[in-house]
Amino acid sequence: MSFIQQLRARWQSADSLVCVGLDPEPAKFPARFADDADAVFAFCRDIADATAEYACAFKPQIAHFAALGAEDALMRLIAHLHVAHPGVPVILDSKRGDIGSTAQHYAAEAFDRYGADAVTANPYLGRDSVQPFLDRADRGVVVLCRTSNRGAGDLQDLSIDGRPLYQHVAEKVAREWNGHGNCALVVGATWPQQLREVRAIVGDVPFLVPGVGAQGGDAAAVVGNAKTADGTGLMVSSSRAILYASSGADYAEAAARAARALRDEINAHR
Ligand SMILES: O=C(O)c1cc(=O)[nH]c(=O)n1[C@@H]1O[C@H](COP(=O)(O)O)[C@@H](O)[C@H]1O
Repeated sequence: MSFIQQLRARWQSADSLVCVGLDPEPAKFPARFADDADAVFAFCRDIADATAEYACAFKPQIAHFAALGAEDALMRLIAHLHVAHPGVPVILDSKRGDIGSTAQHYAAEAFDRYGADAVTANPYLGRDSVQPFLDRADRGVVVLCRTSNRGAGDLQDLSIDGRPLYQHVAEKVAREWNGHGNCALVVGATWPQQLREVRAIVGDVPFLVPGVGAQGGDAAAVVGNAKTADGTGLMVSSSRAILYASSGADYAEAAARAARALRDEINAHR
C-alpha cells in the first residue's frame, strides 16, 4: 500500500487526524531515563506505544536524533513502529533539498536506510531536487508550503505575478509534481487564512499541519479552514505538547491523554 493509501485508511480506521511528533530532548525526559543508555529509543517507543491508537501518523524529526548521535535509535524506532503499529505511516521530518545527484542519497537515507513511508522536503531548489523523492511512487513527499514559524512570510509571502510564493508552491506541487499522487503539503496551524487559501488551490492533497500545542495554533481553526469535503485531509501534528505532557512517572499516560484530547478537539469540528 502506498503512503497516501495507508494514510487514508488510517484516517478512517483510527477516526483520527492526529500526527504524533517524536522529537526527543533528553533534558526533558522523566527521571527514570537518567541512567538509561538507550533512553532516546526507550522514551520515544513508550510515547509511540501509548499514543498509537490516537495517531494517523508518526513523525520523528531527524535533527533531534542526529544531534545526539542517535541515528541507530531512530532506525530501531522506525522499525519498531512498523512492527508494533502496522498501518500507521511514519513520516521522517528531515526537510531535505539539494541538487538531484545528492537528493538521490537523501531519498535513499529516508526510505531505504530508515524505512520511512514519507519524508518532508524543501522545494526551493526546484523540481529536480525533489524528483528522487517523487519517483518513489509508494512513498510520500511532504513539501514545505507555508511553514508554521514566525518568519515564514519572509520569503514564502514574497509576491510573484501578484500572488505569494507559497501559493505558487501549492499550485506547482498539486498540478505538476503530483504525477504519482504521492505529494502532501506542510501548512502551519498558526496560519488559518493561509490554510484556507492553500486548500482552495490544491483540492484533496493532504496537509501536514504542525503548530498546534507548543506553537499556539488553534486546532478548531485548522479543521474549519483546511479539512477536505469528506472531513479528512489533515495530519495535525503535535510534538512537545504530547511528548512532555508530564515529566513524572505517568509520562506515557499523560502523552496518551494529550493525544486523545487533541483527537477529540479535532473531531468535534470535522
Ligand atoms: O515539517 C515539519 O514537521 C514542520 C514544519 C513547520 O512548518 N513547522 C514545524 O514546527 N515543523 C516541525 O513540527 C514539529 C513541531 O513541534 P511542536 O511545536 O513541539 O509541536 C517540529 O518537529 C518542527 O520541526
